[in-house]
Amino acid sequence: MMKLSTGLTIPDCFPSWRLAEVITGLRFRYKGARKEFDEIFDAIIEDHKQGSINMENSDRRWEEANFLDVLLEHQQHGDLKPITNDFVKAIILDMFIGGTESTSTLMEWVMAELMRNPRIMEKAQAEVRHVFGKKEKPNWRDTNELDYSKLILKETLRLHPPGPLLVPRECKEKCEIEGYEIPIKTRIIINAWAIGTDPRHWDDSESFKPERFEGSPIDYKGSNFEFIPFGAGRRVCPGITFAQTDALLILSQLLHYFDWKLPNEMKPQDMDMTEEFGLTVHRRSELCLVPVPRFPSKTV
Ligand code: HEM
Repeated sequence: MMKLSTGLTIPDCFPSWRLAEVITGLRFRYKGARKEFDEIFDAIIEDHKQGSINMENSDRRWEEANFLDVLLEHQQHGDLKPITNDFVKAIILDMFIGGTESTSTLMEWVMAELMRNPRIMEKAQAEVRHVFGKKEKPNWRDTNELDYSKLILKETLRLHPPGPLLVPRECKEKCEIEGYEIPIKTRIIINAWAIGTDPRHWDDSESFKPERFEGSPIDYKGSNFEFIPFGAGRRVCPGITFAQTDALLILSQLLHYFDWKLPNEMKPQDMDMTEEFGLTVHRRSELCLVPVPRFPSKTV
């Protein structure tokens, strides 16, 4: 599915030529992927229904419920419009597509930048280890205190937004921007990466400096247009809060449980930071690091 949704296809170039999807085999592949997803999701939904939870009456508390439990609860007892199984499946697929590769791509860039910048790595380790102390199992609530790590995430999202071109828009009415006339129905692509590294807005814009966000009101929630790694407007990423907590939890656990080394005596400045375009803009070469556990293995 990820592969099918990336890149430019022949039907993208000739949208009015309806046969293109059939001749290129794309429609057949879409249908195959849909069938496979349907089977997987139907089984998962059925499984959840079997161990059925009625949130009102069961002992299980809302806190323990997962996302699918909540959707099914709405399906069965909600007072909103009826939610069909197709609707539930579409939302879950959306969450998977939107929320998996984006976060894993971000985490690879975060770790790569930390390895390239040992001073910043040391500062991040010190913060995480101070906040988590000797805890065996840090949880997401602790991540709120990780102020410096939050700056690291911001700076990584500025230099390496996983979805640098956001989701394309279509112009609803004719307008003019800086002397250029934009006709109705034009497809608009916004380059969030170019905006986030524009020297008119950012000093030393190509350097990795988390401190630039210290005390700054600039955030990625979609109202500071010089920094829009999650987009902006009505189609802004709905997973921002989840992504931030998730990324902080992953980063803090990586730094709490392990020290990290580059393999084969590689020097930080020799790391390959080339990007490759796909569904997200990820590293061309896989990030290969050596973890050194800090605790006896049973606590990790
Ligand atoms: C580092 C993590 C993430 C990044 C960088 C990211 C980035 C983005 C961007 C740039 C968009 C398009 C926004 C626009 O065009 O204005 C988007 C849309 C979306 N994201 Fe995220 N995202 C992340 C994590 C997540 C997570 C964790 C979820 C869900 C659990 C999620 C769900 C979605 C969905 C459903 C959309 C489509 C929204 C729509 O079209 O209305 N994302 N995301």
